[in-house]
Amino acid sequence: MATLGIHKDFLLEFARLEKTVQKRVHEVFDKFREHRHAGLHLEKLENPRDPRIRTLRVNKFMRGVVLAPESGDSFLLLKVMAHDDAIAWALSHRATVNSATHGIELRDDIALERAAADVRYAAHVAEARLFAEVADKELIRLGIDPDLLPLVRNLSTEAHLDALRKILPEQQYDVLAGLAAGLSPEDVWRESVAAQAERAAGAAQQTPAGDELAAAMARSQGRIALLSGPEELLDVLSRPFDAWRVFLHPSQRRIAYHPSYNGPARVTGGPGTGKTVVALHRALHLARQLPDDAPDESVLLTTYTRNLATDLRHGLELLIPDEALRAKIRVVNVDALANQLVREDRGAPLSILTGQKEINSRWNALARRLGLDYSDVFLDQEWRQVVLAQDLRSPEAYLKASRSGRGTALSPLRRAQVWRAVEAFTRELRQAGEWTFLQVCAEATRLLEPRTDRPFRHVVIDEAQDLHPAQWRLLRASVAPGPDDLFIAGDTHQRIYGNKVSLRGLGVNVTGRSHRLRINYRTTHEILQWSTSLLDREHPDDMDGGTESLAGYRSVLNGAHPELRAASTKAEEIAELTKHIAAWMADGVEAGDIGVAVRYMQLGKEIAHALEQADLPVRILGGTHGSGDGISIGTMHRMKGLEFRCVAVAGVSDSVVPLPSALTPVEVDAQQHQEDRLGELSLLFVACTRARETLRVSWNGEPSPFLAAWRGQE
Ligand SMILES: Nc1ncnc2c1ncn2[C@@H]1O[C@H](COP(=O)(O)OP(=O)(O)OP(=O)(O)O)[C@@H](O)[C@H]1O
Repeated sequence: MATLGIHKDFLLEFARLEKTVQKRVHEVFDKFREHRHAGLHLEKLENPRDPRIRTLRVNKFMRGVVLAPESGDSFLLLKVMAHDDAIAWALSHRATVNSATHGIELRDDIALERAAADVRYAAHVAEARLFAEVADKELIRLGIDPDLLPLVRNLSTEAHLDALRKILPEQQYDVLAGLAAGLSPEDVWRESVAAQAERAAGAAQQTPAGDELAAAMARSQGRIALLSGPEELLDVLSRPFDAWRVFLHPSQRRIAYHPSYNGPARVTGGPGTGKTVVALHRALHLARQLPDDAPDESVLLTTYTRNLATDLRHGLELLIPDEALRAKIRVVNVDALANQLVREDRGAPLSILTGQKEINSRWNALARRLGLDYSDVFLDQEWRQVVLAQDLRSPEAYLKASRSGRGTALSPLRRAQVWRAVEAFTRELRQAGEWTFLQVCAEATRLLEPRTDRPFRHVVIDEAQDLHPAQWRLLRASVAPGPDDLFIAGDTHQRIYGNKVSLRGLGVNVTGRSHRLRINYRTTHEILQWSTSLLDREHPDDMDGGTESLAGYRSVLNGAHPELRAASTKAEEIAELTKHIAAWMADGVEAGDIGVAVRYMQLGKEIAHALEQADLPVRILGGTHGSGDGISIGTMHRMKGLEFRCVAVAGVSDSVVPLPSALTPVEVDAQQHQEDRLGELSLLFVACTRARETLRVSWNGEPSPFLAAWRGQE
């Protein structure tokens, strides 16, 4: 059969078409399905830059653009656009082959010629040159076309490069953006070129001799998906918004489909860089590699909360239509896994204590009874972050334990007192037949450790930054150490549950197998830049002895700047927000595409009430209130893992964000106070980076101190 490729742009444009036009596109491209390419009526253009580019009629208003050489049997679906735009596009573009990756690139020659003149003019007044430090030889090695060198050499700022994003060949733009962000040519080679260049040789061997287009398409993974047959075309077109299923960026693909890692491997990256997407593809890769006799659920795909696990399950259903293959992967959050293991061992359900208020009040009562002058918050943190985190089981072990990360020193005498409190607390729980989830995790680990068999062959972890050491220990014990044992995706900038770990200390060594993603697919450049500026001065740990950074982190999309709105009272803020959301909807945004994030749910309920009064549909995330496709209102915590076209973050006022009750008082533990503050900042960052196109941040009275960085730039 002919080689059929589909360009990412084609799918994205198709996704935006009205349903009736989509249907018509289906009919036109059904010809491929019926192997009747001859009936496609590809029309030639007069004086095109590339004679292989043709157009075809979809309906009176729309045309498709296809790359189809005279000889060979390959077709590449490039665009589907309004009639005149399609003709103009087809006339000005040319398909070329990148000299480093050997994949196809599309060049807008006319726009590039114009841009070269503009940049030359701008260069007269600017002294600096963006790529002064990079030799021509390096640029060419990285795949920059020699005829583009004068243009590249004249660029003086990142903003100029940004302006060329849509007209430079995409692969070459990726390379230049990496260099402009400060990456070395070697880093750029490794991240953006190497995997494709290596694959080029392999792919060339699999394509029919003489069909150059087919060969180049095969080398263009991430931008062009080769369809194995007509069914795949139908499948891809049936879910056009889920481009991530077929168009992994080369930097994502090289991580997800690396044949085998010789031990734990990790992917990091800012929000929206596709870590979850990579984790899903890795789970698929691992499932495919299983031997035939591997039982179902040999691969574990896990995360921190139940809601996130539900999202992963949904993602897997989209990625792996084959039920038998999907059955090889078990998706469950860590606590639920622990609960199941312990429950099965005991033969009875466990009674689990989850409310933090209840836990604190028990610590409080206990401290009073024992006559100890420690606060409930202090005792609970000491238990979770020292005793459970290090799995300390005796007073001697606790006496010797490191308490790094805790801000108050404890003399041996005071440690003995605290241990007494911990013992009494856990004894009371035991007597009442109650557990906390962390205890369940520790118990599940204890059950697994002596076993020679392990429940899973591979474990893939998403949102890893939020896991507690007790949960890590359970995951470590769930799979035998060895190749492809653990695959870890996470971003410590988004740590919102205050759990810090050292992977190495937990026996998880990712040295040499750690990768960072830098391109954001979710959020516009403008929203990203603003949100990232909130974290400007923060360099969280990387869970492996170093610090994490957002260097080189960028978006491929552009849009409006975030809107920041002050109100004098809460009522005024809610009233303005309601009007604003109504305006979004009047502009055609669907209710299901709008999210409202708040720090505490009472405010969310008040907003829900106001929206309903204005006849706008709402749904409370995590609750039963409201209809399935209403405007989603939820806490900032609940927003993790979600994304919306439009996001409003409301109530970002000084007494609310950070939330005083979420901060350990300075006098209890100054260091913990700082950590909690950073957690609150990360929470705001997470909420803001859920927006795909539009972000609105509002407050009443004084704004949150976290907005100070932005206010300084006003
Ligand atoms: N290669 C790709 N092509 C198209 N869309 C992509 C690609 N990779 C990721 N996306 C989309 O970008 C968005 C963010 O992806 P994902 O949720 O995997 O990122 P993340 O790094 O896990 O984000 P976060 O850390 O904020 O949870 C999703 O809508 C996803 O479908």
